Amino acid sequence: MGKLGVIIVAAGKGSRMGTAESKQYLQLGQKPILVHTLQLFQNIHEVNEIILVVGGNDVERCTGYVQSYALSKVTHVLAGGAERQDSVRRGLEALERDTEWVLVHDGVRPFVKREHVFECLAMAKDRNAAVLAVPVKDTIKIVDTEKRIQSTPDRRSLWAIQTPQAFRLSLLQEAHDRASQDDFMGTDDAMLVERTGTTVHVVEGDYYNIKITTPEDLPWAEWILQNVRGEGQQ
Ligand SMILES: Nc1ccn([C@@H]2O[C@H](COP(=O)(O)OP(=O)(O)OP(=O)(O)O)[C@@H](O)[C@H]2O)c(=O)n1
Ligand SMILES: C[C@](O)(CO)[C@H](O)COP(=O)(O)O
Repeated sequence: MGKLGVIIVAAGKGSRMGTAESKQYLQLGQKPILVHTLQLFQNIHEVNEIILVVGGNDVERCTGYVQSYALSKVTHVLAGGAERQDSVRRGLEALERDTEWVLVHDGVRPFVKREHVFECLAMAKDRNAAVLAVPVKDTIKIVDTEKRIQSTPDRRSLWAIQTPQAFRLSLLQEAHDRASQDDFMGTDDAMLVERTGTTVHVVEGDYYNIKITTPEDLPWAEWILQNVRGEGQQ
């Protein structure tokens, strides 16, 4: 079976969180948010290596986490780029050459369920590209710059996309190469693969796999940790 690499992107500034410390380093329970995320993948037997992509000024502290939390699968701690896509690309360049499958995951999504990681990976192994997602609960409107509603897409076809996103490595590399050639910037990796013409499949996850983004996510994250996804609750 081909090797599995994981890229954890954590080089963002967390501007929407508005804290002095970037959100991935805020304490959640006893540990920084990013450490929760790393431990999750460290404890998945099928994972061969983890590439951790962080801010240029955080490489040293994160190398410290790798030591102190015994994150033995983290083979590289790298400086990321200006956009998430640049950070993923740097991670791709660092993966071992014989890696066949890659999972890309946000450092600020510490609550993904193990079972959903396996389901997403299995779908990718079958169809080359898969992402976790949940159906949207609200009615979504397309609104113009004057705040006038333009249209209402059919909710049955709307899904909120999460990570991990799982791909055959050669496919994701090709997608990033093409995006770079075309100067295309996307907000997730699936977008880059979609524009190569390859179908990306959605695997239904759950609503606890939040991306910690704004201040109101913090008490919600503490609650999820205490009640749903703490030690031994996966
Ligand atoms: N240049 C960047 C930007 C984002 N990320 C990572 O991508 C994930 C999802 O991004 P987001 O939640 O938007 O994080 P930030 O970019 O940090 O947040 P904001 O947009 O509020 O500044 C995060 O783990 C973030 O650290 C990254 O590795 N490199
Ligand atoms: C990849 C992602 O988490 C999917 O929901 C999301 O697009 C990243 O968000 P960002 O705010 O664009 O970094």
